[in-house]
Amino acid sequence: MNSNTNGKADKATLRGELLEARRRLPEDDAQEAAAVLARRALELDELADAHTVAAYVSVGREPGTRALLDALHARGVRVLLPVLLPDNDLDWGLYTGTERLVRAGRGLLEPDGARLGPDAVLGADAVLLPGLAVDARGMRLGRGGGSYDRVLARLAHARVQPPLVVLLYDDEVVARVPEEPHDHPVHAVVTPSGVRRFTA
Ligand SMILES: Nc1nc2c(c(=O)[nH]1)N(C=O)[C@@H](CNc1ccc(C(=O)N[C@@H](CCC(=O)O)C(=O)O)cc1)CN2
Ligand SMILES: Nc1ncnc2c1ncn2[C@@H]1O[C@H](COP(=O)(O)OP(=O)(O)OP(=O)(O)O)[C@@H](O)[C@H]1O
Repeated sequence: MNSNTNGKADKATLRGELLEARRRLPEDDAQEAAAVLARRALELDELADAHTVAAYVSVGREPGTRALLDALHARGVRVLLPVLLPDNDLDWGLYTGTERLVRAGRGLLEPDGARLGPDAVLGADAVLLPGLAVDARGMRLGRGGGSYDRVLARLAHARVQPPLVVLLYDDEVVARVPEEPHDHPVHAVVTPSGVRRFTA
């Protein structure tokens, strides 16, 4: 079976390798990367005029978003955070400060306030998505829950096209990720060494 017909199994293998590499990353390196990522993300043209940004709270060794969330919130941006639903779809709540985040399942941190409904993401002027890798075409590998696949399908269905931006470590930008028919490309990736944009 070639890589085009076995996307699902190939994704699982690559995910395992990428998560293992993140687990090996020293805390200091992760903190340094998070500071640089926040600075680079805040300089993005895609975020410059955004009133509403959909983001997420990084956990474990994910490229850190906490400083970025605080900076966006301080700028007056309306920051939406995902709330994982039992079927792996995402609801949304507002980020109003780190003290209003509560522990949820799977090691996640979620906002404690009102739920805005899964369609709230349609109001985002930019979407920051978690990922484990992107490739040279902007195809993204996620954790495999399909949560963000559904978000991207929802955006496409509503014909809204906010910039889609992934934050990664440098070596997570790879030549090619396995793909399946439901996958949608993202527009840009931010890593500690720079920003890369993809053209369809
Ligand atoms: N920070 C963050 N929030 C997010 C996501 C994400 O990838 N990162 N999601 C993206 O879709 C959604 C949640 N989906 C998730 C799917 C799987 C696991 C997971 O496998 N967790 C591990 C433990 C965490 C770890 O240490 O890596 C587990 O349950 O074993 C977590 C979240 C919404 N919020
Ligand atoms: N629009 C959709 N609605 C419901 N399920 C979907 C949708 N798109 C994909 N899925 C399902 O989600 C599962 C995970 O897909 P995939 O492995 O591509 O996740 P991912 O993109 O790596 O992760 P994520 O989207 O959580 O970041 C697959 O079983 C897929 O069939």
